[in-house]
Amino acid sequence: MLRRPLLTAAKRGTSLLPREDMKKAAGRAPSLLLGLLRRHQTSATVGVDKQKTLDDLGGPSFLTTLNWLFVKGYFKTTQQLQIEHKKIYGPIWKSKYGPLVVVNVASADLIEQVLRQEGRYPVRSNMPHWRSYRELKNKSHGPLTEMGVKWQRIRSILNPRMLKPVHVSSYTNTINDVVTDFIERISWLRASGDQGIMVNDLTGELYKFAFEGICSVLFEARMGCMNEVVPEETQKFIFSVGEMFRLSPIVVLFPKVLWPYLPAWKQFVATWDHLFSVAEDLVKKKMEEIQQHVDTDREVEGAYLTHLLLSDQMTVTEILGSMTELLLAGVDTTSNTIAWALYHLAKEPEIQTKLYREVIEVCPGDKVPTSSDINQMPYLKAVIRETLRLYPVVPSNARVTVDDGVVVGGYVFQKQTLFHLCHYAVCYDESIFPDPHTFLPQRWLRGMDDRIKQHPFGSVPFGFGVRACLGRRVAELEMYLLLSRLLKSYEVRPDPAGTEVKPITRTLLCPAEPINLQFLDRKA
Ligand code: HEM
Repeated sequence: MLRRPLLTAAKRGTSLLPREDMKKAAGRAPSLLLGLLRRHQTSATVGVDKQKTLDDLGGPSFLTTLNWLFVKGYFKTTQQLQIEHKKIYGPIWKSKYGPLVVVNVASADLIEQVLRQEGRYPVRSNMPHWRSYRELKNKSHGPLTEMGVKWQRIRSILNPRMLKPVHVSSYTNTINDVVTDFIERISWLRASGDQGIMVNDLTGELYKFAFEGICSVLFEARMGCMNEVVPEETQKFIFSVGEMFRLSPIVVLFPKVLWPYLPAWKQFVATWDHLFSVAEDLVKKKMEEIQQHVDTDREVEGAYLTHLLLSDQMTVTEILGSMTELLLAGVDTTSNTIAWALYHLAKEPEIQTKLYREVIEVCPGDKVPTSSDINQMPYLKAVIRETLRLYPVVPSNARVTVDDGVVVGGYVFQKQTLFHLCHYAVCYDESIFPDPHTFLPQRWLRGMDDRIKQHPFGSVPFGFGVRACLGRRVAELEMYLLLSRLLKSYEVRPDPAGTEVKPITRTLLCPAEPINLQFLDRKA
């Protein structure tokens, strides 16, 4: 069992006892009156004259859905299925998956209606399989899987050091160190391969970068992923994350009573065991480090994990639950986005040159960008923003209604309705993003031209509201620092074999094949 370091209260300036009363903290559910008022307001804005309900909504039957997924072959490209179904059924339709009914919404207005109705404790989905693992193994839920008041308490503890600009910018040096090593690793990869300036499987390399980057922020530890030989434990972690995402949609297709008999469930449990054990080792290491400092009367310094361990707001088991989920959420998302951005920059030399010029103007010579330098690089931000529109790494998101009488698209829904927000389809809606298939960073630059004002819910890559992405600011900092510095060192060119890489959905939007690119030295 993990035990918190035995610090003296005087050293920490806080109580040694876990603060049980924290569990009782946070607010109450919205009052009935407020609920009624909100319902009334939503209805009024969409003008419901006759109460249409879920039963009146059209959409494919379970058999038709199976046909689309497994006969027509959309199982791996469910993002494209959003677009196809929108053409047939319009912007709102229902899909059946056995006993499960899902309401799909595929327009910016409807996504806005779903997201604006949510109360203080939004529910993304019940995640029964993820939650069951934690219950089976006595683990704590983290921000991804927790719900209600308990979820809000976790977020209130984790938010400040993840989202407040002053804390996020304090991670700049830590991330820059990882970026320096990644740039060197690119040079080593080129030299050690037999293809000159080619770097194969950049997606895999960026995955290691993102893992190293987020570990260095969260656990204040380096994992050795930028070394020539990546440690076996790290390789195993990477494999386990992939397996967990692969097994997740399979397990959830079966009723819960059958899970103990499914080989897929057993593998699913084993992969989670591994993910938790990696996080546990890191937490243990940090606690030992803190204890050593305390024993030798040295000051305890540190950032994220140290702060959580010292602040006494969470038990060690709770910290472990949250850190595991942060680690899980913070790797594929960031790495895939950077991979797509580089893929496009390689194909579009004019955009790359424009970005390079902006970077060297703000950071000439060997100057390493700081977070305030990044604020002077609007084009860099626009390139990442456009990448997230064209490749929303979370191509769809879910919300379960917590109140009865929620009105969306003129239909009245009961509580526990599962909404599927089809972000991918909306990102390609040409009434919102003209010329939607073209990579146009200038869409995101203010005052460029008098194009139509963009809908605020046209592209919401990090989600919206109190349940939006917890790692957004750190992810952005990682992507900005890496992209700007990488382009200072190298000119990126496409794979001469001309391979076109398409996206597929494996829970997240991923490149279907490895992304291979050429890296030319700028200095040369
Ligand atoms: C390009 C990078 C990333 C993208 C596009 C992204 C996107 C998202 C989205 C769309 C959600 C769901 C929001 C909602 O339901 O409204 C989410 C949730 C979350 N993200 Fe990220 N994310 C990224 C990076 C990260 C990183 C680096 C971390 C960790 C440090 C992280 C941690 C989380 C967590 C913990 C949640 C769950 C929040 C909750 O339910 O309270 N994400 N992210």
